[in-house]
Amino acid sequence: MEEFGAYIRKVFPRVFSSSFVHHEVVGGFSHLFTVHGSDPLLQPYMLLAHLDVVPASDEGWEVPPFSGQERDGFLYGRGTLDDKNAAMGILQALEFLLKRNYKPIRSFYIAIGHDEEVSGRDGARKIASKLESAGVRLSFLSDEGLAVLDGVMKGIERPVALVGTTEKGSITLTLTVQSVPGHSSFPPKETSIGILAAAVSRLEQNPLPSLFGKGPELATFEQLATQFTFPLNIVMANLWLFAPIVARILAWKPSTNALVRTTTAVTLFQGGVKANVIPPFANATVNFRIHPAQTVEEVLELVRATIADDRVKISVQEAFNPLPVSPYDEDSFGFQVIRHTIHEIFSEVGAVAPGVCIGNTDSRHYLNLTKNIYRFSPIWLKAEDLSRIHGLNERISLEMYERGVQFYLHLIQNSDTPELPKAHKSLHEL
Ligand SMILES: CCCCCCCC/C=C\CCCCCCCC(=O)NCC(=O)O
Ligand SMILES: [Zn+2]
Ligand SMILES: [Zn+2]
Repeated sequence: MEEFGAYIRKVFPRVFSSSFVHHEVVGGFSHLFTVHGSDPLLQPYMLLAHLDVVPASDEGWEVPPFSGQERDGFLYGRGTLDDKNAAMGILQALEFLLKRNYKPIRSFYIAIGHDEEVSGRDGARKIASKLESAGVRLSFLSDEGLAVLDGVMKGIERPVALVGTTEKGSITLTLTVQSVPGHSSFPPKETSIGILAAAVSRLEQNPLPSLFGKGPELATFEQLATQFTFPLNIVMANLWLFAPIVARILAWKPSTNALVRTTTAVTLFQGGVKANVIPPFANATVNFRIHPAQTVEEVLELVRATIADDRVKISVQEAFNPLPVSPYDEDSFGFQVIRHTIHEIFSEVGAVAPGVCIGNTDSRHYLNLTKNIYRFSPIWLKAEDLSRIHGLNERISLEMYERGVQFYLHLIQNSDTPELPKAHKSLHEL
């Protein structure tokens, strides 16, 4: 992380030497840039990204995950989609603009957190509280999240862009079973490992109920209705009638099932000490992502009822409710400027619609600074790419990285206006 700090100083010299830009390190490794605009009457906005990544071992990768190798027009590596593309893309856009003598009109902040993948406690949270203490209010905030989706949803022919206007809540539980150790030659009927395995299996076999149509995902499908081919366009325009059938179809695939319900993921499992010792303990970590129409308390209640075994102790590691829904009407400057910029840079998309971000982001730490939080990563995802995020062979095409830089470059310029942008500008301006 220290190397990242040295690296951006080296490759973005204008950002670090411009008289408009103030840079500071927060929480040890996070970066906060304040870009001073000429019009103090325009409320500032914020571009958010993070530099940390989830772990990756070489196994299963076509190239080592931290080698940053290029192959067939793709840059491979952990973080290329989540979220180095944004961390570097935003700074590269600003460097380019400063090189062209750009003078910002509206002030903005760039915040690059260093611990988003582990809650943002020392990065985003500290940056947010620093700005809050200084009385800063933001016009809008743009963060990673949803994307341009191409072929992710059957029945939609053109790619569509979803902007996360909210994100699911989360609860992570530790399940523990303890038992008396002993000799494995005369075992009890059930061991702590068997008891816990049965409990997590019950959780997997009994998914939380479908809530499709009871949350903001309804607006996504209503707004995308015209993008669906016949007869799905009729179905999506009449979800008051067809929601139960649509929910069953969406539940078939993990990516769309995530929109239907609170999801259950058993992510860690440990137990036992030796091959011939009855295990004294077993513990598991289960991560639930909470549908916007449900709460932490409701999920806990349902989980307790499903496990239904007092030998399994349940403790909460972390929990937060689904996030508030940001406005996406015609008068919402933040949503509209992002929507306009998406159409400029991703001219192939048939529609830009609000959506529920199924993953969590640093943006939740900024709730006291603005009600206008939008989660959109300027990346193009095909169905087969979804498994690369936090998975194997994460990669971005060089063309798509460049489009990401263009996206931030245009977003910065478009945000300089006090009004909503009107005409589309040409990409050839660059
Ligand atoms: C037509 C509707 C189809 C919707 C399908 C959703 C497709 C999902 C698209 C993008 C992936 C979402 C990733 C969100 C960013 C996650 C950031 C992150 O890793 N945060 C940490 C965490 O959540 O644990
Ligand atoms: Zn991320
Ligand atoms: Zn991530």
